[in-house]
Amino acid sequence: MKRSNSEAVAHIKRVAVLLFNLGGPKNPEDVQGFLYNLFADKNIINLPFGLRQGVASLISSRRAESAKKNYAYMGGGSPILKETQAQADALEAYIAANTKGIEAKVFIGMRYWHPFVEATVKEIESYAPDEIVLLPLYPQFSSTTTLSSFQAFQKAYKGRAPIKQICCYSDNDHFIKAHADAIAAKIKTLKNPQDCRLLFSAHGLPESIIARGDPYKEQVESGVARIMASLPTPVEHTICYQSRVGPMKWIGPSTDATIEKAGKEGKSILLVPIAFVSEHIETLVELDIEYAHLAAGAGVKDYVRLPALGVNPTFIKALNDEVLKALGSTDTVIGDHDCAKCHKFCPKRKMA
Ligand SMILES: C=CC1=C(C)c2cc3[nH]c(cc4nc(cc5[nH]c(cc1n2)c(C)c5CCC(=O)O)C(CCC(=O)O)=C4C)c(C)c3C=C
Ligand SMILES: [Fe+2]
Ligand SMILES: [Fe+2]
Repeated sequence: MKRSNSEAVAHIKRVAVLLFNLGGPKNPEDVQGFLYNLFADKNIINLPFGLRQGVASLISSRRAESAKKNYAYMGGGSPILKETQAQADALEAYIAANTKGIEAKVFIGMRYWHPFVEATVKEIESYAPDEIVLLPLYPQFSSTTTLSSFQAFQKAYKGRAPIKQICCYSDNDHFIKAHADAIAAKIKTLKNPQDCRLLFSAHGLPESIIARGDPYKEQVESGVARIMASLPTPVEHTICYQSRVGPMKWIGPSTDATIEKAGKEGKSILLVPIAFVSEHIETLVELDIEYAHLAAGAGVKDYVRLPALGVNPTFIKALNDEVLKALGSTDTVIGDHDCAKCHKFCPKRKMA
């Protein structure tokens, strides 16, 4: 009996994977507008709408000149889009080569600069996917990053495709392995491995944001505990927080104080960016220029920074794991952490 084409060809599911990232200015003229968008986000500054816009105008105009000087070290703009595009390409190629039955296109949606989430949503609507997977390039969930991007998407998307939200993956086995392997390999190359102290540095948050129920710090800490447990040889470590902005009290210890302390104690430092998965101003300028200078002045024997995971193949596998988990799940929010310990911002807990 002759079979029709539709019977012979199994249905290929069209999947849109949307990678969320923060975004960054392309050139010096963009810096103030980018900063305005960041400080006008209610998840960053929790004030009523009109007041928040006023505060965002003030801070962005005051901060723009010093920020431009820092972006000038990177040619005037942020490499974050190029880095994110490389991750999108690597993930799309990995899924195409390893997964049957789906056609996945990987999109990028930035929160505070082009390509904005809102514009990418239009591209996704034209692609007409059977399902959409939201995948933040933030392994640890924070209301200031992941939740903010989820909200921007929900506001813009008017289609009907089922949505899967990956809330966090700081506990993903391949994420842990990518870090542990990179650390173990780098320690072997250090001049003074016996004096090495690992500094896991994450972007900080105001204490008030943690106090209102943000699970970010807990997820940073539990991920680091797993990485430490999977290292082949014991080594000292500290978790610290960088990139403080404004007068409020931020979570600590701060990365700069932790570097100075290591200098006083005669240590070498291997610095691991644990919450950034690409290179940008906070790694290339703050860690590689400002803190390298600080370390030299503080008497740190060697100051070595591991690159962000970027397109590390084991990290791309972690992203792929999360996409497959999302597609295979009936839950709308996917995260492999223990939600019993989570706070009110966890979207997975809200769903339960
Ligand atoms: C884990 C990721 C991040 C968290 C959490 C986060 C919170 C947060 N950030 C600011 C203020 C600024 N962040 C800036 C840059 C920046 N932040 C992240 C990531 C997280 N932020 C990235 C990846 C970048 C780099 C963007 C780029 O240009 O490539 C900046 C701009 C730079 C500067 O002027 O220092 C600001 C400002 C706050 C206030 C906050 C939580 C409340
Ligand atoms: Fe930030
Ligand atoms: Fe949770």
